[in-house]
Amino acid sequence: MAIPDWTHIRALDPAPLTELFAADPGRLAMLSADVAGIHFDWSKTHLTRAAIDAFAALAEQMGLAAKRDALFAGAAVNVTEGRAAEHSAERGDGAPESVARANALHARMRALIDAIEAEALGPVRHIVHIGIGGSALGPDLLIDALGRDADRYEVAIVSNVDGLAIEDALSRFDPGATLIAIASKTFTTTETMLNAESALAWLREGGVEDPYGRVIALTANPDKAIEWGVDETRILPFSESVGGRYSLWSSIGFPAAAALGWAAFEELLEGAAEMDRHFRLTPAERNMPVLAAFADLFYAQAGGCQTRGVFAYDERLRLLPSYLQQLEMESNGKSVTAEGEPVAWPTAPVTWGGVGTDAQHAVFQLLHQGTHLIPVELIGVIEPGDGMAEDHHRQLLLNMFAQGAALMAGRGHADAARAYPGDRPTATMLLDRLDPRTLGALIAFYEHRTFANAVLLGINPFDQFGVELGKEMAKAAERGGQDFDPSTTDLIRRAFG
Ligand SMILES: O=P(O)(O)OC[C@H]1O[C@](O)(CO)[C@@H](O)[C@@H]1O
Repeated sequence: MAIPDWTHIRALDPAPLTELFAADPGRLAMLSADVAGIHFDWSKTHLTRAAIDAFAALAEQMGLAAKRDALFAGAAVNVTEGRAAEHSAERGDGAPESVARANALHARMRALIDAIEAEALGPVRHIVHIGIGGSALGPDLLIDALGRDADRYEVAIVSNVDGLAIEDALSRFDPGATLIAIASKTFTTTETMLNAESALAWLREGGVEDPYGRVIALTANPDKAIEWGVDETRILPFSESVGGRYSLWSSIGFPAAAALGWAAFEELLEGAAEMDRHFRLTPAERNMPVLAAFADLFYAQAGGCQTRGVFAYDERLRLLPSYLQQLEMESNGKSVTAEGEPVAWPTAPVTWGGVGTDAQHAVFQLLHQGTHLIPVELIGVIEPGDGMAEDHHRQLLLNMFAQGAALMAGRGHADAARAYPGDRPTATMLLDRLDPRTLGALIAFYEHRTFANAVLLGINPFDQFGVELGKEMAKAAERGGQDFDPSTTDLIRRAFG
């Protein structure tokens, strides 16, 4: 059993960032790279040559290269559930039979999108995509980031079981021109199934004669979808080996592919494939997902950092932090090793964040002067998304660059309340432009970084048993068959009598 040996990592004692820059003119080149339209700059982190060497040894010890190859080969890397994690096969990189299957399912998805466009299911102007977690966050991010000028369909993504969510969405749409897409890997998720029932009732009440005829399913469990009432021809399956939070590349990406067009969806997959190749083929010290994982683990294991802040300096990426919260925290928020032994080291830090410059006026005080050391990640786009005459974009990016510089440099002051300690790390990603290809590469970067973190932590990133207990208790409470503690019993009594 592989237990990560943190001895050399914890013994690292890098100099302050400004000194690291002064001592090594090659630092920027060593810790930055351009991959798939994204400039990665990790030079304002405390990674040093010695740190990279120590992590490379840890990567060797934990078998990172072999595990990465196993991931791409379609081996059962999700050991607790005995299955593969084949999101890269959706992008054309994986076991040949898995890639062939993904291609065939994509062709089916494309055909249904064409049929919908040709009004084979009746007129469609609106799409209500119902799903939660990995069945909603990815499509939501894609459409919000890339769909500003898309006018094919109006799309609403509904996830919460709170009736307000679906009520808001449905109130905007005409039932006679709405398609309901039920997105659920398992097709058993309570929130999604309740929202789906409500959407069906809304179609019926809206005078749609064959409401089931306006419903499609995006799922890895077609039998359940058929049982629910979806016609087999309107089911877009995806493989069981594609995890929920890694599923936007599969038919779960339907609303994005429909709204943005198939060409855009293909470009998204191609961008991700470029990052797949980078991750699979590049040596550790130049491999950006791996280097980023090294920095993550340095701060978590040696720096005592319990959180990481992600700030998108672009409105189009405002949903990125919530997308990453699921990807990183559901994957690596574990306290046992892949072999089921308790871990004696911190696993995933809390991912949190927001958008710049808003966040500067809300939470950056703590980043600059608080007692917590928080590694910060800044993401900006060179080509502006806006068409404003005034130079909003220049200000936006200059603010992002200034924050990274200020966090690192700090500033002394005779009055301690006005002093900035500095030496606070930032990692920066600068995208040439925000298009499907670059966004695909960015998301794939985060997936591989999460995987590299997991391998070095010795944990399985592909299960999520931790989400089950609360769901089970809610279901049992619904049936009236759950004995709760006095506090919970009182809360239930207050709410429902
Ligand atoms: O796609 P499904 O099966 O409805 O699951 C939705 C989400 O629920 C979870 O299982 C967590 O509760 C996620 O992993 C998943 O993305």
